[in-house]
Amino acid sequence: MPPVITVNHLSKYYQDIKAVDDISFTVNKGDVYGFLGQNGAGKSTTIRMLLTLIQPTAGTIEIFGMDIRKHREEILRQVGAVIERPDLYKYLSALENLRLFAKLSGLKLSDTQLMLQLERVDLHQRAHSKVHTFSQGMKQRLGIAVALVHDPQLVILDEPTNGLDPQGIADIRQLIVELSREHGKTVLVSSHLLNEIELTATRMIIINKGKKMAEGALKEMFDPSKMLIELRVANPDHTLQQLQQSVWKSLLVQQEANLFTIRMNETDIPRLIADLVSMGVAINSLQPRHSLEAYFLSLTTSNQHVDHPAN
Ligand SMILES: Nc1ncnc2c1ncn2[C@@H]1O[C@H](COP(=O)(O)OP(=O)(O)OP(=O)(O)O)[C@@H](O)[C@H]1O
Repeated sequence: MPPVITVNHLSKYYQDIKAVDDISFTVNKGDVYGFLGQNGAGKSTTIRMLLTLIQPTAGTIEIFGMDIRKHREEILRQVGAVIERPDLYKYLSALENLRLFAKLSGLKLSDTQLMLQLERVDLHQRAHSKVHTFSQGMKQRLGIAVALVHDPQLVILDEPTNGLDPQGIADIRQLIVELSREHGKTVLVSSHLLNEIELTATRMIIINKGKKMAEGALKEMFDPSKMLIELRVANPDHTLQQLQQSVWKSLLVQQEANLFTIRMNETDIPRLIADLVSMGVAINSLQPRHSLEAYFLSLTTSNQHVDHPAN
């Protein structure tokens, strides 16, 4: 069986801006594939090319093993997407919206079938409420129900949690997992937040300034020896002086006021704490920094282990 998506050497240039610069990746059936990048990385541009909304400058895209230039309509019949905010009729109810979009897609679905679709996004109890009474998270879930109305095999969601509160984010996360595990959908979801993707994605790609930085499963990509630790202290001057005279000196990545960032292996944390205490460092907190920014920082700083002196 061919991969669901195969992208080869894809590029999109806007004059001198390389929005997408020679990226290749594959998404397999059943994957929740995370598409990660900071703002302006090229996520939306790639998604727009996958949906044939814009033309690539170079490269090829195959979906379900077919070239999107040659089999556009056949492919798009099996794709559901939510990009930007979903376009909904706010003075119609959830059920009326879904009924209308089903009709526009040429589908004849009964209200019972439509209610099942609303149940999938946990909106069945609000089926008859007008959309203008919905929270942003509920509108986003209804947008996903609209994208799923024709029961596509591939679901593409561009930053689906943008602007949502923590409960709304958790609901979308759960919905993504259910789509994949219970309904067998393949999902491509973009985000600029690593912690957003790491909880749902089976595989992911990280792009930066249009270029692919890494691709794979989370545990393959995050080397624990390159972990960044954030240390907050009450006595930063003393801490800096002590760290500079210690074996930890070479691992200090940056200091901003009372916040120190140290790149190290997770297994060295107990030793670091013991050393800090013996150096008279007043520790306020110590925690791993797990973010895209930290990942980029860890890629661009060299990898060193602590050679701790024997006790
Ligand atoms: N129509 C356009 N004309 C010119 N430049 C564009 C156009 N669309 C995107 N870009 C540029 O391409 C780059 C990638 O943009 P893109 O929207 O794909 O990023 P993104 O990763 O989706 O980020 P965001 O989350 O901020 O939308 C940016 O530098 C952006 O300014």
